Amino acid sequence: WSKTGPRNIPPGPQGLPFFGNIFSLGQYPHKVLAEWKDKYGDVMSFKNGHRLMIVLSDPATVRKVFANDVVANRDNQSAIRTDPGTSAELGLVFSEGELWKSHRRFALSTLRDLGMGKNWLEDTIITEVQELCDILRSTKGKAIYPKVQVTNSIANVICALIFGRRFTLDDPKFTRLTALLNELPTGLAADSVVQALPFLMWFPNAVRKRVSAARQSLHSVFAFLREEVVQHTGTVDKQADAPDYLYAYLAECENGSKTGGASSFTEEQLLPSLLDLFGAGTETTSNTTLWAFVYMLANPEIMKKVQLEIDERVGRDRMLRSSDRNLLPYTEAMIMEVQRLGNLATFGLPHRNAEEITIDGFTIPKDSNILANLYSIHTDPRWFKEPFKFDPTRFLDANEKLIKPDGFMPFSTGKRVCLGEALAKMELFLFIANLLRCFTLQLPSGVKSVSLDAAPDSVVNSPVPFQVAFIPRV
Ligand code: HEM
Repeated sequence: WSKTGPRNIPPGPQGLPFFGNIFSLGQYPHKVLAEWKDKYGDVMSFKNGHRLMIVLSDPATVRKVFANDVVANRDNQSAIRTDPGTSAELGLVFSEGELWKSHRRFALSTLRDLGMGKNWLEDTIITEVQELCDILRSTKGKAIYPKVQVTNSIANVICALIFGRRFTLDDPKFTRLTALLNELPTGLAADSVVQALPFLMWFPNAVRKRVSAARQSLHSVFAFLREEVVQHTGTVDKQADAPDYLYAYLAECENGSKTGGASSFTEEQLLPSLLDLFGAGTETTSNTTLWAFVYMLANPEIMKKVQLEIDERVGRDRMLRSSDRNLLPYTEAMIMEVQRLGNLATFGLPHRNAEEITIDGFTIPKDSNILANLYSIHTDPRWFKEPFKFDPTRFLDANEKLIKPDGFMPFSTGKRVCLGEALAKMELFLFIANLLRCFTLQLPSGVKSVSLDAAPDSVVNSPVPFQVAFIPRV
């Protein structure tokens, strides 16, 4: 329906009966959505199999729509999450209604409690950065693809939050966990295809294979989490003096102090919540850090400016802390520019509207999937001049103060805005700025450039594998 149809739904490309537009989306759906936005406008629609998808490409509209309680539901028909003995409706990311509200409130307040006051969280992150620096130093300037090292360090921050303990970075059990987490985003991309075309699960094919592999991975992740929960609760009684997410959760199950005794705090809901903190908090932050490496390799003069700012305003001889962020606006702006062009969540997570609504005069039927076209917004010349140029100064005003343009929304917005935004920003600063304080990044000898391409078929936009040499500065 290239024009507004009889039901007054937003315009969009003509699709095939039954399949809709699924074959047009390809391996990089966000690029197709950006092209469709140019053709059909800021509020458009398409069909993913039988499902109606609404795509919003104007930041003001996204803010308005996502602020609405009615648009805070999810499409939780996951073929992957229903299999390993849990339900797609549990956890933090795909839950809805009172269950979601009470758990989101609890998670935000617990993360805040853990992060504030005692510097505990910041110290935990800095310990991880130091360990990572030691490992990178041991490469002695030999080029590597640092994916595993970075992911393990960032997953360790989540481990500390949840279980109050870290793993050594070469622990095989832990490395296996992060490898499994690494597979989930491609599994989720296949999951979305199966949700649109459920019959794909009825006979052997490539999509079913990926869904089955993701189910297996999820089984293993749950087994890991279950074991940790049992060990953690069974062997130590340190609830009072070593707070972590798990203890806070168990306390909530008993006394309901943070949520007024919401009865949804059960062990059944615990594991999917922990999975969501790992799932949403690891690959996102680690891939943003990898994008920072890529953009620094592609723009060595910007890397030098960042290093100069750090050297002049703080010095090389101590670890940077969160309180240094105010002193380093160019460094902060560089990280924001990495987030803008790295586009981790190219169209966020779909929201589902619980009732029929109207957007810009169009009728949006109940139970549509509403997407924020984040990649398109971040690369739209209306919001960002010369959008494909890597230029941190777009986030600075004439007085070198940080500005946040309307079009910048890597964590989405509204009722379901990223729950880990504050944690992610702290991690990105402490990891990226400290790594650039400690190392100059170089391409391997003989290599002239680094690819800015993203890996295909994933709900997390990650760089294609690349090689980088870490040359020590301190
Ligand atoms: C650079 C890092 C990150 C980026 C770019 C990012 C981005 C996002 C985006 C776009 C959403 C979807 C929001 C929506 O539905 O409108 C989201 C949701 C979420 N994120 Fe993040 N995220 C990051 C890091 C984290 C971290 C570190 C955590 C956890 C500790 C986390 C936990 C979550 C959770 C639990 C949700 C679901 C919230 C809900 O449905 O209510 N994220 N994130």
